[in-house]
Amino acid sequence: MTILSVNTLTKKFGGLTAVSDVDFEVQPGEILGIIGPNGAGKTTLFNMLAGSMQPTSGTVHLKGQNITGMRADRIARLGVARTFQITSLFPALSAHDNVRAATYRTKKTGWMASIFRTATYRAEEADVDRDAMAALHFCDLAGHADDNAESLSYGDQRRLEIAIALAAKPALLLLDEPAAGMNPEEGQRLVNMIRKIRDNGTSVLLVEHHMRVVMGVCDRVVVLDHGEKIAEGTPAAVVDNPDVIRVYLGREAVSA
Ligand SMILES: Nc1ncnc2c1ncn2[C@@H]1O[C@H](COP(=O)(O)OP(=O)(O)OP(=O)(O)O)[C@@H](O)[C@H]1O
Repeated sequence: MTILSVNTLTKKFGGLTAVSDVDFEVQPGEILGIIGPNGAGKTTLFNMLAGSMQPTSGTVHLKGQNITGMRADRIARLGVARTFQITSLFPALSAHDNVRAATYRTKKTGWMASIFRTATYRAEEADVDRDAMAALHFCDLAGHADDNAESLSYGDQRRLEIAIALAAKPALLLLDEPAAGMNPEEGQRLVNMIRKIRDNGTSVLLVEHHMRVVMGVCDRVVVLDHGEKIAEGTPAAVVDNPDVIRVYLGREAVSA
């Protein structure tokens, strides 16, 4: 079954159409890249998919279910996780506690259960611990579980954000410029990790300026310009597309 189906999705801010009639699909086991120049509408698109922004029109279906306009927490519970361009960690908490804090939000028991420490609550706490540790392992961060987030290297902080997103065991992971600020070695490590995420059963939607990352990891790429989809295809086909070269690759894509 198709994981994500986006149909004629549009977002207007007053007179500005930030995303205009965009269509695409994400299949199970697929890594789809979204590229385009600054202001093309990539973040606005992500915001609509994750529920932090209401579309003006169009629809979004997740595994066949219409999630258009749903609240972000509901969409997260249905299996969409995201990372942000700007780091969103708690700097003074350990890596493990950062993941635990995010994982609690996906659990069902309320404050009464936590005060009386019911059996269900204790079982969920054990689940949270285990899931958080598994996510850290998966992202090669188990050795840093007790280190404060602020003491981690930049690359490790970005991977911790991915660990947080993965702890919710999403069907679809939205990654917003995960390679921003990374050196080539960290970028390569990220590419390997994104492949591993896909191999583990999570489809990935990736907004990224670093073309080496896009070329290295994406099965298909959608190109946006001024809110419109101007191309879609394999990375090799897209980089040869004259429109894509004209609006994007000719000027600002990062080759490192
Ligand atoms: N909340 C908002 N209110 C008004 N205009 C907005 C808002 N958010 C985005 N825009 C505008 O919508 C357009 C698309 O912006 P968006 O941030 O989605 O682009 P982007 O492709 O993510 O750019 P970048 O690569 O710089 O992150 C831009 O012209 C931007 O100024």
